[in-house]
Amino acid sequence: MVDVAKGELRGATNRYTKTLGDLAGLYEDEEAYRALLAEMGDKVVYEVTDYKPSADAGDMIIGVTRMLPGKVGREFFLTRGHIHANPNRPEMYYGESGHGLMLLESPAGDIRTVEIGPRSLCYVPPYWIHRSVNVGPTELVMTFAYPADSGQDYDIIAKAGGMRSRIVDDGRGSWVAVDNESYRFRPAELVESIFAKAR
Ligand SMILES: O=P(O)(O)OC[C@H]1O[C@H](O)[C@H](O)[C@@H](O)[C@@H]1O
Ligand SMILES: [Fe+2]
Repeated sequence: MVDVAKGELRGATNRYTKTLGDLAGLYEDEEAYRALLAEMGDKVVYEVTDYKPSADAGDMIIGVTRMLPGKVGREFFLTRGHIHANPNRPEMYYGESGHGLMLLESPAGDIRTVEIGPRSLCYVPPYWIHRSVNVGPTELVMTFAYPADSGQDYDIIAKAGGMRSRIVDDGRGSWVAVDNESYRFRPAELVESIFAKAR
């Protein structure tokens, strides 16, 4: 059962939590990050509860992500983000409550945003780096499913200096994607090696 109010999967076998302190270096405004961190301490900013039947390619991990609303400076709260370690594995997200978006980036640096709200279904295609962002005033709760042998590779984002876009407050009650000044495009050989990794 998806407990939408609690933002969790009842009967989950795993629980994974992140505090703001776990997300050092991800936000553009270092000063705002330190100030908010002092305020929030070790409060959980996002949480994943899931059920993993096995790690077999033919199995799926199903679960729920719950994210607090908030901003670091002008930048909305985000998840760390990753590409699947088996990069050709896809994922789907289903909006339960709140207003968020999926920030998607191809290895070559193409960007897409998919808005997520109740009853929207977001498809993350194979090879796309993905990160969830809560752009609303309430908790964002999403159900997800992905192949059980996908794995997560976080280095791909770190090595590029972050994702190509940042999702920030537009000052008029909505969000806008702006360029991440620290972003470095991946060299062609690295892009090719990601596609060559598929098995
Ligand atoms: O792995 P992160 O980038 O911290 O994102 C948090 C979570 O996002 C999704 O819900 C994935 O399906 C989870 O496997 C992942 O752990
Ligand atoms: Fe994923």
